[in-house]
Amino acid sequence: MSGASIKWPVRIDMSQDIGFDDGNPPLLAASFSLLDVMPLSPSDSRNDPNIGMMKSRPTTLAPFGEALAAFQSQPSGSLFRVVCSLPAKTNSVSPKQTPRPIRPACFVPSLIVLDSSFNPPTMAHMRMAKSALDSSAPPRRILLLLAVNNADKKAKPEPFEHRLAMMTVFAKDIQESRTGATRYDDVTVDVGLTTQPYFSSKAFAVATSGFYPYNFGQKLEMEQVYLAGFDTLIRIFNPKYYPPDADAHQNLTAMKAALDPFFSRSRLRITVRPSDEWGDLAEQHAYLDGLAKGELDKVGGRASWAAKVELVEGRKPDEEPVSSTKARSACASGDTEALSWLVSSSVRDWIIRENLHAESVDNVAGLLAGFRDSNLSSHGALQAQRLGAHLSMRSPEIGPLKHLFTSDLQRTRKTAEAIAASQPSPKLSIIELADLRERDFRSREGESYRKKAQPSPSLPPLNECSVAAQPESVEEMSTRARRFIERQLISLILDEVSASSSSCTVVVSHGIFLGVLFANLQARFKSQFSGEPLALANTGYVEIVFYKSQTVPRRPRHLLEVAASSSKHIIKLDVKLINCTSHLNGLKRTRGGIGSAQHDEKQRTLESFFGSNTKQRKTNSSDTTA
Ligand SMILES: Nc1ncnc2c1ncn2[C@@H]1O[C@H](COP(=O)(O)OP(=O)(O)OP(=O)(O)O)[C@@H](O)[C@H]1O
Ligand SMILES: NC(=O)c1ccc[n+]([C@@H]2O[C@H](COP(=O)(O)O)[C@@H](O)[C@H]2O)c1
Repeated sequence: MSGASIKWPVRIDMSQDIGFDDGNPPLLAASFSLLDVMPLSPSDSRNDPNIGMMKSRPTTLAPFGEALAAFQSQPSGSLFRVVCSLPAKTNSVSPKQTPRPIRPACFVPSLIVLDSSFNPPTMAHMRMAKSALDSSAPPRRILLLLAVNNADKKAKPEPFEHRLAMMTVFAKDIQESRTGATRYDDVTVDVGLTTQPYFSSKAFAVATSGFYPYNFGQKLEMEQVYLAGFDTLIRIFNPKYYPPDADAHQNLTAMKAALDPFFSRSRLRITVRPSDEWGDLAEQHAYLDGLAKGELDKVGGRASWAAKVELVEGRKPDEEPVSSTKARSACASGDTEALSWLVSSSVRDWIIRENLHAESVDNVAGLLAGFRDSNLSSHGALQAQRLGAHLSMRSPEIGPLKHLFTSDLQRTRKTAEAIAASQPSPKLSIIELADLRERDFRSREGESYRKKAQPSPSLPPLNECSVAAQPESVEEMSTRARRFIERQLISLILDEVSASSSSCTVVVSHGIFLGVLFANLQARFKSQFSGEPLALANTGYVEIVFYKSQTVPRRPRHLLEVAASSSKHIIKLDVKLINCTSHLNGLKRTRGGIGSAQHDEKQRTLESFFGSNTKQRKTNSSDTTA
C-alpha cells in the first residue's frame, strides 16, 4: 500500500474451480483468489492412465513451498541453499527416490550455473544448458539457480514454489536430453535458491555455502561457469549496480571490488542474443572486444576480465526467438502449440496441467474443456472443502465473505457451494454468471490437450479466431471480463466504500479466464503489481485488495462518474497473494483411481467422518485424506 492511499474496505479473491483440466472455474473476491489443482504424487501416478505424461511431474507443490518458506525464514546468514538434486543415472544405478539435496561425494572441478527467473524455463535455457554440458568434461554437474531477489525488480509476491517445481521438471528434461543412444544420462542437476541478486554475490554464496567440497589437497576451489545471455552481460558491466560504498568513493573501485573476486572463481559463458535492443552479432562481439581493449575501464571495468568471458552461438538465424515472456503470453492465451516449441515437453505438460486445468473428470482424462460442463473429481471436491475451511478461517483477517460469484458451470458452482458451506452464515447467496465461464474452445472442446501439436487446417492455433468455430479469442474473453467488472464489481466496491469494516468478495472462475480478468482489473485500476500469475494450482487463489486514493476530494456519486472519468485515479489495487495453496498442504489423491473419479456427493469421505481435528492431523502427516 502506498502512503498516499487508504485501504478500501473491500477485498476480492479470485479463485479457480476445482476439478478441471482446461477450464476451471476460478474465484474472485474483494481479495481476488484464483483456484486450481495439485499435481499428482508418484504414487498417485501409478494409478493414472496418463502415467507417460506424468512421469516427470514433481510430486506436489507443498514441499517446494515448504523449502521456500524454510529458506526465506532463515536468519540473514543463509545466502544459498540446494533444494534438491537429480543425480546422474548410470546404467547400473537408477534408484527411484524423492528428490533431496545430494552433496557431491568428491571435488567437482567445474559447476555450470544457469541463473534465471525460470518464469518459465524455456527452450533457450535448455539450449544454453545443453551447449555448456556438451563442451564440458565429466563429472558434469549443473546448478539451476533461482534468486528470490532480482537486481532490478522490487520484491513482490511471486509464485516461487511453481518456479521451483518447474525447475525440477526442467532438470529432468536436461538429463533426458543427454540420454541419447547410451540410455543413461551423465549429469547431476542441482536446483537451488539464493537471496543474492548480483552475479558476484551469487558466486560468493555458492562458493562459501559448504555444499560443494573444496579440494584441500590441491588448495583448489570449484570453478563456477555462469550461463547468461548477452543482455545480461551488458548489465553485469553496468556501473549502476556497483554504487560506491563507505570505503570506496568512486564507482571504479566498487565494480572491481565486486567483479575481481567473481572472475577469480568464475567465468561467464554468454549466449549471443541479437535483437534491435542489444544489437546484431557483430555488435555483440565488438562489445567483448572493447572490454578486452580496455574500453570499459572508464566505467570501472578491467580489460583482463575479457579472458573469462566466452561468447557462444545462440539460435540459428532462421529460428524464432524464444523467451520466457513469449512463453507467458502463450500461457495467457492458452496457445499450447506455441508452448510446444517455447518450452521443453515436461515443462509444457506441467504448465498446461497447472495453469489450465483443475481436477475434473475431463481434467483427469486430459481433455480441453472450456464451456464443457465437467464435474469435479473426488480429489477436486476435497480441494474445494479445504479452500472453504481456509477462507472461513481467514475471515478475521480478510473480513466476512459478503459476495460470492461463480461461473454457471458445475465445477465452479460446486467449488462456490463448498466455500459458502464453510461460512458461519449459510444464507450467503451465490451469484452464477455465464460471463465467468472458461474460454470457449468451440470446435476443440473435448479434444485431448496432451496430444502432440500437429499444425493442420483442422487444428488452428488457439490464438487465432477468424471463424466462429475457432476458440474464443483473448479479446472476446476481455469483453466478458470488462462486463463483469463494470456490471458487478464496480458497484459492489462503491457500495462498500462507506462501510466501516472490511468485507470479502470471492469470484470462482477458470484458469484462462481468470488470467484475462486479472489483466483487465490491472488495466482498470491503478496497479503497482508488474508480475503476472503464471501457473495457478487448482484452488490456488490470488488475493487483491482495493484502495481509494487520498487525493480524491469526495466520494464518487455514481458508477458512471467512476467509469467515465476518475476511477483510474481513485482506485488502486494491491496484489497480496499469488496462487495461495497453503490449504492444500498434505492433501493427497486417494489411491486406486478413486481420487480421479467423478465426485459422488452421496459418498462421505473419511475426512467428513472424522471431522476437522483429524483433518489437521492428516494434513500434518501428509496422509491420504479420503
Ligand atoms: N533466447 C535467449 N538467448 C540468449 N540468452 C537467453 C535467451 N533467453 C534467456 N537467456 C538468458 O538466460 C538468462 C536467464 O533468462 P531469463 O530468466 O531472464 O529469461 P528471459 O527469457 O530473458 O526472461 P523474460 O522474457 O522474462 O525477460 C539471462 O541471462 C538471459 O539473458
Ligand atoms: N550486475 C549484476 O550482477 C546483475 C545485473 C542485472 C541482473 N542480474 C541478475 O541477472 C539475472 C537475470 O535477470 P532478469 O531476470 O532481470 O533478466 C537475475 O538473477 C538478476 O538479478 C545481475
